[in-house]
Amino acid sequence: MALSLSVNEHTSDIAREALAIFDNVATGAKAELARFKGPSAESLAPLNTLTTEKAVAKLNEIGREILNGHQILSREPAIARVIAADESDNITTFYISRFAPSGLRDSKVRFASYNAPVGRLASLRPGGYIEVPGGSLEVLERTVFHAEALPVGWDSLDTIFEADGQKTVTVTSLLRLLSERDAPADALDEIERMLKDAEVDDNVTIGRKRGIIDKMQLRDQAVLDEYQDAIFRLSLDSQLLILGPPGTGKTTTLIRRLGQKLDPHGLSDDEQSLIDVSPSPLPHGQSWIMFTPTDLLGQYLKEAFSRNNVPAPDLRIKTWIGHRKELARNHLSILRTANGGGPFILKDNAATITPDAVQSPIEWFEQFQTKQNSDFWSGLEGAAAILSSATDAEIAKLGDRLRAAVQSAQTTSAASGIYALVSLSEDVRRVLGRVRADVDGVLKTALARAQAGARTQGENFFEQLIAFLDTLDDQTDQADDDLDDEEEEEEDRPTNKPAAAQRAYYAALRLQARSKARRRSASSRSALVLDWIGDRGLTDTEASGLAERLGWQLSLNRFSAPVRQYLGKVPARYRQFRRSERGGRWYPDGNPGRDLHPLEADLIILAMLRAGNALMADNRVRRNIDQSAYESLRALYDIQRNQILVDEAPDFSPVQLACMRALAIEPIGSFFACGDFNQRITDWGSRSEESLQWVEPSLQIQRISIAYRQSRQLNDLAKALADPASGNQSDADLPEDVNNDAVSPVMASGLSEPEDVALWLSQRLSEIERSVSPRPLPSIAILVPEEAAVRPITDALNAVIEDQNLHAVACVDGKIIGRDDEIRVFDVRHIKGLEFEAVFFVGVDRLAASEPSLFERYLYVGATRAATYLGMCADDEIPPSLARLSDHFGERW
Ligand SMILES: Nc1ncnc2c1ncn2[C@@H]1O[C@H](COP(=O)(O)OP(=O)(O)OP(=O)(O)O)[C@@H](O)[C@H]1O
Repeated sequence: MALSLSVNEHTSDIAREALAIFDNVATGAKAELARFKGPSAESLAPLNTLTTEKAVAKLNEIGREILNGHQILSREPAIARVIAADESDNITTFYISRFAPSGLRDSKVRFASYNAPVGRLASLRPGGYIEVPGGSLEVLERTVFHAEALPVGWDSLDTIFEADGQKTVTVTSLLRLLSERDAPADALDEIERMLKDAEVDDNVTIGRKRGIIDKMQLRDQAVLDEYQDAIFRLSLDSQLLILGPPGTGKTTTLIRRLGQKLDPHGLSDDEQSLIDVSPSPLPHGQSWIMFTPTDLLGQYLKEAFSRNNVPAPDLRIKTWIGHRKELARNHLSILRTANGGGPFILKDNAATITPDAVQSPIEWFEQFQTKQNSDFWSGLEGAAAILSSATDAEIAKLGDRLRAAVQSAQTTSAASGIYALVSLSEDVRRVLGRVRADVDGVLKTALARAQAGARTQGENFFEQLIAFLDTLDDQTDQADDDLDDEEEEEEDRPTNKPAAAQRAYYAALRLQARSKARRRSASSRSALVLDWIGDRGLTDTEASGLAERLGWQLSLNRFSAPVRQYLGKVPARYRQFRRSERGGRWYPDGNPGRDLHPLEADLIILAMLRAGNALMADNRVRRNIDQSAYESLRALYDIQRNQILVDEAPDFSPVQLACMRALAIEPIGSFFACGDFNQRITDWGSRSEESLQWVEPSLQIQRISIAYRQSRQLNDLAKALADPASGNQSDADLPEDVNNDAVSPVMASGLSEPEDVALWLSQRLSEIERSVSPRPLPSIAILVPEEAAVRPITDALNAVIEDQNLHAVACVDGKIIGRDDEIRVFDVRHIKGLEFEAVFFVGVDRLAASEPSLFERYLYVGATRAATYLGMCADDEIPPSLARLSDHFGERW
């Protein structure tokens, strides 16, 4: 299309200026890199050690940041050029880069980092404006670059030029534009001139071009649109949820935000002060976690992270499955370990909960939370009452003080109750020491007596006990759900046999002493040991004397470490809750033993994190946090982070999201989630905005709706698939100025054998190859309805496409990424969040049969992974939910 001479000349002027500036900036950055040694830690010598550690970490971070920044600039000197006018019509030309260039002098232009507030100019179209100190700046003209260093010099590919009142123009190559322009006209004969003109027209097109996806990684967007831009810049301490249809750049915005919030140039003074007071032991650059539903998505995003100067992202991109286990096992003592750990064994398929628990996690959690909280305080009240009425005067007096503290918690807050109890806990431990010594004396005497008695018969009681304990296999322990966890001593489980035997003997005698007061299960381990001990235990007098002391000891135990009891005993209180609700709404009838379903682990983790955060919210607790009494609370800082980000949020249950929210360290509380309810593909996932408001009442919901991924034809199909009948409408709009027209999706049925599917696929692949020629085949995914189909389809396809010199790779368990020139075959369950130029969905009817409740969502997610080419085929008949949309489909390309 012929362009007006003036536009062409103006773009040439910009091209000349821009390529010269690229060269300047890159040369400057390279010089800085050669010179750069990093800030010196020696200058910090006079500071005390603790501050120094953080300060050195911060300096290292800044050093690394600067270093990376210069590396980025040497590869990509600028991302946009903006001409802006202030209120007095003074015009400034800005060159905006991903990182602020330093030490450059150019009187005609100003340099800025995109992450800085003025960088926002790059996201605005002509006519848009930003507020700056002392007024505002209005964008008159904008050029967006994709800089590339070629052997002959700098170029920018697919440069987009926009000016007020003019059509958007895309220039394929600025370098070519200049060489064409700069050729002396009289040196060309007429035919050459015509060829040149045609080339110019080829190089410069009206509107924006749709790119082609040729790699399996999130495409880089140096400059976001104004809506995305406004969202990613929102203050670090916000709690945000971005909702938007597929391909609207939610993940892109999330990554950009992280890049900005880790860049010291991008942070405001307020944000920096929050970071400075953050209790996170990690430097800010490492103090973040991003949750994704699959490992594959994490891999897919890696390159986009490093382009945004976010280093080592794979260490911090986590799935909840992996992170949950780490928290439950290594940090919160919910799960068993070789050294004891918590009471539970996590099993993916544990049959311990009802479908109702999966469907209504919020109610389930709330009920548990209320119960465990009231159990905790009523347990303390009961214990204080026992102590108050003790015959021992010192204990009774202490009991009265404890009782008052417990009662005060009811009228104020849990945190102030715990604080009051902590201040009494030293007295408690002293008295407890005395009582425990008395108790141990009685137990030791009994053991010595039993041993001596056996000796007189020529036997060794203790050895016999050890041998007997060996006969009690793990089963006894596993089925020991009636064991009163509250009574377990606070010590570690012994690992050697004699110590374990002594512990078992003492536990049995305690049971003997207390069995008059409380009924016990005959099947508990201690009961079995007690049966075996027979008359080699306590005398009746000893037993009744011990019963009272044991009562005091147990009660004092509850007060000896209030914080640990409050936080660390949540798993035990969960067990009690589960026991009391057996056969009810949440739990099937029957003894679950120690098995724990993953969603139960979420419940416990959330209760623990929320309890910890509630304590931490109290000023007095925070001021005294270094006291040993708060050790288990301080441990929370090791698992919390300055920033928590969540991609594909609706795939996580509200309880899981609430756990993630609770991992965002205060006072920052930075939580940034994104997703699309229509794309939820888990049974337990979050279904509504209300459930996310429950996760965080001050959650701000932001919406974006410009769908960048898909062609018009595929966007129309996606809208129809979003199923307006269910109220889940998709409100995606296509970007302006872009030629979004492409080809209709294709559909075929009756392809039941892998060989038939392979033949059909190979024909479609040839069509794609022809239409993108001379470019190589773009990125292509083949989605199958189950893992077992991955290899057969891959093998059948390879047998056919070998002749086309193409190759397919089986991405088993969604783990293999493959090479860029390979066609990837995945189970549809693994492709959340990815995008490809072409997607084939094989065996759609088989998926409809195997996943009736989630089929339409898989269809929606699968179909919206394709940017341009989408093919669907069925073994037999196209399922009705898809067949109703047959108008959208063709047969071939
Ligand atoms: N402002 C933009 N201009 C042009 N392209 C963009 C823009 N923002 C995002 N994109 C492109 O749109 C595509 C989709 O982006 P992204 O994966 O972030 O979307 P999403 O909303 O997370 O999608 P989904 O919900 O399907 O996972 C990517 O190729 C990305 O590069």
